Amino acid sequence: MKKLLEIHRKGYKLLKMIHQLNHSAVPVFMLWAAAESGWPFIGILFGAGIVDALVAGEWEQSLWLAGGMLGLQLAFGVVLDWLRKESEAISMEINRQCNAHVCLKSISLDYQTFADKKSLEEFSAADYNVAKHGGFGNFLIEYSTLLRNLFSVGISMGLLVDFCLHGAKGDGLAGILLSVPGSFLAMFLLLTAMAVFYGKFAAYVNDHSLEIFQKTMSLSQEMGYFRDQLFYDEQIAKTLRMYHMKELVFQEWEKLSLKNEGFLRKRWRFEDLSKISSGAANSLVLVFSYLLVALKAFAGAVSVGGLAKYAGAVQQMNEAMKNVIESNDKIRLYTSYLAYYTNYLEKKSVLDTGSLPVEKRLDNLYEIEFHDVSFRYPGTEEWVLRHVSVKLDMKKKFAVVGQNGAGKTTFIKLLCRFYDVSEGSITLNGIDIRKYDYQEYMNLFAAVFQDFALFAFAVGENIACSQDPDQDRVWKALRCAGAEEKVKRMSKQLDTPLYFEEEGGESISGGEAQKLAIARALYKDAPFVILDEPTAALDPVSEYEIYSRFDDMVKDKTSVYISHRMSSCRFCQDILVFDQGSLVQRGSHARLIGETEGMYAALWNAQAKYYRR
Ligand SMILES: Nc1ncnc2c1ncn2[C@@H]1O[C@H](COP(=O)(O)OP(=O)(O)OP(=O)(O)O)[C@@H](O)[C@H]1O
Repeated sequence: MKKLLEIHRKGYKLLKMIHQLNHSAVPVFMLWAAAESGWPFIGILFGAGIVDALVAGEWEQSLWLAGGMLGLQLAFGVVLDWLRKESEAISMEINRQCNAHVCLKSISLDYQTFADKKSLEEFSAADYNVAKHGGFGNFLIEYSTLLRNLFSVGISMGLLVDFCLHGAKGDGLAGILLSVPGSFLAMFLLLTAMAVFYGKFAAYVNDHSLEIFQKTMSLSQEMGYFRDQLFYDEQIAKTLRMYHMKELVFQEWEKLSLKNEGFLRKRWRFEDLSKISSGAANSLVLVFSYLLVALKAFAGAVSVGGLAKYAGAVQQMNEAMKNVIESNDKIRLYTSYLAYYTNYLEKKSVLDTGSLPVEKRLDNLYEIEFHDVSFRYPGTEEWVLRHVSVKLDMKKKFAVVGQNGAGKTTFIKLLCRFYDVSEGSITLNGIDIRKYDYQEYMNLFAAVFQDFALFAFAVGENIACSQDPDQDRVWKALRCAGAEEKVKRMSKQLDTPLYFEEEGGESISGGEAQKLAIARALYKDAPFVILDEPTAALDPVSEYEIYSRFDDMVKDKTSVYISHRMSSCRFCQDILVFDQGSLVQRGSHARLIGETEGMYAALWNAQAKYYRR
């Protein structure tokens, strides 16, 4: 009982959630349940009346009853059809909203929470549940099934009480069964046996289903990687063909799909088995109940019409009780599925801690300082940055250099607060950045990362990150980034969609994409401009043009460049050199090159030797 209450406490919470999403959902589904439950009893009750009228030779009355039954069935049919369609439309609408909520949540979470492996798993579980298990739609259908069957149990119960009250006399066991108390006892025992059997059976079936669901869910995530990326991604397609990876990829895919097929077969076998055993139990209960009804009919306690009526009631009762128990357990199952969804929606962004507004300064006098900062990525043991202390003076140009894996990008991620530091602190104008409003702090930065993304939207939308771009500012940013000519040549210029060629979109090269990403950073007009490998995909002429315009682009801003092209350091006033997570050198190019034993000189000389004759 406690378990049942717990199921419906959770169910009630979900129903309230559904009601907030769509006010008509619960009433329409409940009405549908009521109408569906009444429908079979029209036939049972009118049928019994018609048979009794025919047996008594009352033709006119039987015709009236038949007409009434047809009329009522027709009216119910129309109402039921409308309610069914309405319920389907509501289910679809609710599931659409749920999908939208999951997607919106995913793009609203801060980066640290989003990038956590657990979050990503929770996202796909929430998404998978809505997609594969009908989400709230199926949950509502199950609740209305429960209600419909409860109504049915109620009506059948009334008819069966009426049946038990029709007592008759007899000998031995028949006499006991024909008596009123005997009938009640026999019915009670039959119904209890039925309830216990279905209760245990439904719990077993649904526990097993949950177990199979959990197994197939993680498998489906792995298969999704093949479907969405390995088979369709353009970048992957090149590597796949170049290294003849067809066999390897296909074998891995076969392994997964065979495993999946194994689970499905197991599920089907299990479902078949459960249908057969439930059907056998159902028939057994029906046979006993019909025997009881037939016994009373032979003894003259019920009429011929009554025989049909009570037999129908027994069948309805049996079916409805089984469904009530199954529905309860299915609701338990659906609430477990939906918990993935609700838990994901309740997820909090861990970085959204501060509320202090960031001072708006037209003179861009913002000063950021790292105080003995150490960092390791959440869930990992290895220190990626160790005891980094550095002050980023205002309006200066910084370069960050170091070997692969030295921690340069991680330093930038901490600066932009994609992650919080593990030890130490970062301050903005003397105040810990964790105290500032997260969005306002982020607004201080415009960064272009190595793995920047452009979207399959219009060029103007990509630059302005809005559906209503300021055209003049967009063109100015494109000009500064050296992409103006390219966009002018596009069929719809700023309105040209990227990538989707069938919608008049255009594909662009890697270097052109990088210029658009730089233009987007310039459009943002933030006080800090950060470019991680800004010219990696650019040809030497474009690279030269961009560097010669940099001064102009970032003249009253603080800028940070990460680059493996050491020559770009000469444009910067201050160079930070990282090695294995530590800041090992700092200063101007002239000073650092003079430290001949230092990492900077080693990096510079290693690259320079390829340019010397
Ligand atoms: N999301 C992450 N989770 C765990 N470890 C990470 C993550 N991202 C980076 N690392 C680790 O942090 C270390 C520093 O990486 P980072 O990207 O900061 O180096 P980098 O100096 O920018 O390298 P590169 O020049 O190759 O871009 C690497 O050893 C890397 O494996």
